[in-house]
Amino acid sequence: MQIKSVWDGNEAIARFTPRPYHTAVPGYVYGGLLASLIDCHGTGTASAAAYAVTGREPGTAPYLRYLTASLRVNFLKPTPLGPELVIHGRVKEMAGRKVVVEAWIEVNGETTVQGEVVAVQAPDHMIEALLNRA
Ligand SMILES: CCCCCCCC(=O)SCCNC(=O)CCNC(=O)[C@H](O)C(C)(C)COP(=O)(O)OP(=O)(O)OC[C@H]1O[C@@H](n2cnc3c(N)ncnc32)[C@H](O)[C@@H]1OP(=O)(O)O
Repeated sequence: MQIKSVWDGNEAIARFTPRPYHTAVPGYVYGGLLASLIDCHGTGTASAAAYAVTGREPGTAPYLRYLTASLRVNFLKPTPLGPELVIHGRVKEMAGRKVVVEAWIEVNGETTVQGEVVAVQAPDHMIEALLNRA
């Protein structure tokens, strides 16, 4: 997705403008893409929140990255293709290695997708793999 999740101290925001090849029904965004945005932004929100509670700068070592354990998505309304999507993420619960994030997608000020991500802290060997990718 290459999205950037930005933490504002309370929630995380990301922005993404779908391309014409992200279409299922003409004029509307493919649901699988919307689920991926909730997934990516949900784990990014979990990571940002984990840095925030420990008072650390996001993205600094030792890295706090999260895997998706569970992903739930509700498509409330068709999402029009064309305008920028704003993806929101907010922490619902945080305990131990687990963070539950509620996330939603807004387009033209209207929420079209709502989801929940259960994120679990990634093990060191996966973070290594991420750092060593080409
Ligand atoms: C390196 C980061 C890269 C960015 C990732 C971007 C997002 C992704 O694409 S991730 C890829 C897709 N996800 C995966 O492949 C994950 C595969 N699953 C796993 O590796 C493991 O099952 C994993 C890590 C999620 C959990 O296993 P494990 O580390 O043994 O944790 P475990 O001790 O069982 O659970 C930790 C907590 O999470 C909870 N939990 C685990 N799975 C779930 C689930 N499916 N639903 C709800 N809660 C869950 C547990 O109940 C536990 O909670 P509590 O502490 O309250 O008892």
